[in-house]
Amino acid sequence: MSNTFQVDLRGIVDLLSHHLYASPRVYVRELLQNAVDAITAVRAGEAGAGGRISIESSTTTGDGSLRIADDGIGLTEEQVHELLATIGRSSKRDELGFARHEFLGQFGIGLLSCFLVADEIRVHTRRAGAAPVLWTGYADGRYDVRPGPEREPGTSVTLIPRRGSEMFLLGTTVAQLATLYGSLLPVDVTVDGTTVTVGEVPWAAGRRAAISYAERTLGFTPFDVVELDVPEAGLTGAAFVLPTPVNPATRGGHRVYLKRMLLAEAVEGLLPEWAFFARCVVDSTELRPTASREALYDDSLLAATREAIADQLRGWLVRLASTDPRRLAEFLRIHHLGVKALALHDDEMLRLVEQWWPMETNTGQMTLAEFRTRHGLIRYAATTDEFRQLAAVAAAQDVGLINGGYTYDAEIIERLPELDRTLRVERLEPTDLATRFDAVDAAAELRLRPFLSAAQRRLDRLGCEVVVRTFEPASLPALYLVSRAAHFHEEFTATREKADELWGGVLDALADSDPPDRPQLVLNHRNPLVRRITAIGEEELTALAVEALYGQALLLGYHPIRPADSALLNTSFLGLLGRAVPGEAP
Ligand SMILES: Nc1ncnc2c1ncn2[C@@H]1O[C@H](COP(=O)(O)OP(=O)(O)OP(=O)(O)O)[C@@H](O)[C@H]1O
Repeated sequence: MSNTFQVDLRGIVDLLSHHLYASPRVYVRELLQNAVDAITAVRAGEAGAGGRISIESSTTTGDGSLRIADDGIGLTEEQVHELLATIGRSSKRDELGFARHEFLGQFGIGLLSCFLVADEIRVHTRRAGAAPVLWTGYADGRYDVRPGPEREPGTSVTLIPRRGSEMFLLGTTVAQLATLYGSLLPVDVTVDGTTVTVGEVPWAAGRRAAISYAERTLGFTPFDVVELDVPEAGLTGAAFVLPTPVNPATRGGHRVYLKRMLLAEAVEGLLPEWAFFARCVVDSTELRPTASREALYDDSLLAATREAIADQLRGWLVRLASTDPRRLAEFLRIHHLGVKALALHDDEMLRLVEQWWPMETNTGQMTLAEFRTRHGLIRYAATTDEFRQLAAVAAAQDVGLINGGYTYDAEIIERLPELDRTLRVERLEPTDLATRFDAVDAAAELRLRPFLSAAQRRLDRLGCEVVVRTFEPASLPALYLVSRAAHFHEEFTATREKADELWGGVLDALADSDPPDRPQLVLNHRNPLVRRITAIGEEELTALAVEALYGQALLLGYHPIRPADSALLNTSFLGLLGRAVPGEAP
């Protein structure tokens, strides 16, 4: 046995009027849309005919009601029964049920949105050659139809306000809403006698007009304007590049018009994620709305449109790079954090960073691409601290080094080989440099032994190993080098010392059983002062001097100063001062 669904009319009216739309304000849009479609239907028959919509708000009618009149196609009595009284029935679909291209509406539910603000809807309509009809619909699902007073062909819809919704029908609100939704419509729309339509789309009137449109409507002066044109979506518009940094994760939507009626002011899905720096205003004849008309339907045409717009923005970036690199640098100064964040997973942005973002290196600012051309590979220090320790020494040895310590930089550098498999990336660690230092010759080594063991005795309690090497620059007496493992061990020990019993136990369980390489104090035998110190002979002065070199190397490399280090800096400084100042205490 086959049955048909039963429908609870009140439930459906309530669902469609109150729960489909995000705000009662959309009733103005739905009414405008029906009027425009009715005019379009006439125009399809006789070119250039009609085309006027006038709205009288409750401020003009004086009895609380709102009236919207059009000189469109109108309805016969039979059509009134069929179209207005059947939920989901629309004259804007073809025999196969597909939305007809020329119309804005398609679902056959828009009129119900008026029940968001009205208890009663009256439609007074006449089709050319037919009798006028008056249809009245009520929020509880009843309606009646009777012959209406004489009138010109066309339709007027009157809303009798629902208690509590009167403000939505007031002149100022209606003018604002009609301007918002309808200002670009290709027909003449007036509210209480004042025209709200502007005729031309703002991006068609040249760059200057587009900029002042962005200032008025979007609230910013764009960094640049990119013209958009996607013929397969019947789309034209402009992308406005934001003049201030934004977080790419906060999705700013786009202002989308469909057949020149505003869909919404914050539509998502029109641009790929990487184009976070642009806000678009577009009009499309082919993209489809969702039934609530607050978003775009996510179909293959939207995907193709997104790609096409992305291409046009990419083209803008490429053009900027070749014709105006200074502007591109300015763009990156504004949006670098967002661009870099995206470069972590977007090749497009990664290439932009590689080619155009200047990084700090030990031979001045340069892009990763320039660095590679000069040095053949990308060599970087992963933190700013490591970079500071290494920069001068590396430069003196002709080793190019990038500071990868700024936000995202090290990760970006590590990802570069994904763009180009032949690219070599190397992380330089302080201890790697030690392998570039030359050992002193055998005779000198022998002579240095007593000094080294005295120095080692002094620095043992600080967990530091003393070595003597020769390296450039000769002006640098000593370097304090910490390997990654040793750095971790140091932090770990400091945490263990501060931890309470429970955490202490956990940390002990994690502790590495093999002690890592110890940090090294590398003394430069090429440095004259160091050579003099190694030859002092007197144990106490040697100790003071070694401690002073240790302290200076810590400060030079921006290493953390532990309490034991500052105590040592203090005693060595005072000890040396004591020896430097002649005479006895008076
Ligand atoms: N001002 C008008 N002039 C002529 N016909 C109208 C007018 N307003 C409504 N209609 C008729 O009533 C039908 C139902 O309108 P309704 O707004 O509910 O749906 P729709 O416009 O077809 O689709 P959508 O739900 O997408 O807006 C329309 O298809 C149209 O035939």
